[in-house]
Amino acid sequence: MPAYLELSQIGKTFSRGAATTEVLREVTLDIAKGEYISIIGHSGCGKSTLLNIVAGLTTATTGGVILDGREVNSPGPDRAVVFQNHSLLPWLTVYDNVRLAVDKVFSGTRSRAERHAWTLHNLELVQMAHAKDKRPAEVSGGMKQRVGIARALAMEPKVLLLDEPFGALDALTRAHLQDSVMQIHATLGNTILMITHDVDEAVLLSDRIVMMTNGPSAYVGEVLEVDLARPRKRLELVANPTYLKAREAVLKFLHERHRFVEAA
Ligand SMILES: Nc1ncnc2c1ncn2[C@@H]1O[C@H](COP(=O)(O)OP(=O)(O)OP(=O)(O)O)[C@@H](O)[C@H]1O
Repeated sequence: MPAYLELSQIGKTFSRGAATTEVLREVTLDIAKGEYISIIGHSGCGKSTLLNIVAGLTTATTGGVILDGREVNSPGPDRAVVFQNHSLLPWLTVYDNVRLAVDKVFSGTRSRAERHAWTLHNLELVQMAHAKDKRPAEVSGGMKQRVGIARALAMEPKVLLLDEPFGALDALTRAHLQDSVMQIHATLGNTILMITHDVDEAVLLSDRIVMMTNGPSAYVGEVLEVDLARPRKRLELVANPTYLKAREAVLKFLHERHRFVEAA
């Protein structure tokens, strides 16, 4: 399949005074349209840095990112990011948080009525339409993440960038949200790049799992294809040999070949 999102020999070095740290070295990855890719690796290896480079929030020191044939140099609505800690505006309602993004992207091309309907549609996609008039402080953490996802989807991005979107949630809420994202991916065919620390989450959701070596100078150690049919049902996968094999391969990579050693 041709690459839709190309990460090409990305290197990133942070400098402070005379001290420099090379965080990423020659990270190369081709992602096809509609693919669900997870990036997994130990804490501090540079996953967020990589995602921020794709988002255009950080510039690569070497190499670059091409999305749908165009080089990425700055943030843009074609790449929507959902962070671990929701970034909703607390003084706006759930509806207005999404509407703000919709207006920003579509005010020149869609009527007010269309933008209203589109906002509601995206809240419905994440099952949050019922709470549209609440403020972020009045809804749970999982609901806030749903709104963050609705806001990202409503921008109709070419790529959805998820930085540990379920990381701060309890296990049950996390499972519900993972199911919602799988459902949305099945319906809309989004191209998704997600960072996670959770091996089961990576196997359940991804088409491919990108395993990063430990930093400094982290690179793509291995890429694992998850050959499981969709729709995937978590309960049925518990005993599925392909699932278990994929899980074991990621665990082995992380805990044997690239074991995390806490810096002194
Ligand atoms: N702006 C910055 N200036 C200097 N160093 C930075 C900066 N941002 C990140 N780093 C360093 O880059 C390395 C990678 O950080 P990053 O947050 O990308 O890792 P990560 O894999 O996402 O970690 P985690 O899984 O814990 O979130 C860390 O050593 C961090 O200290």
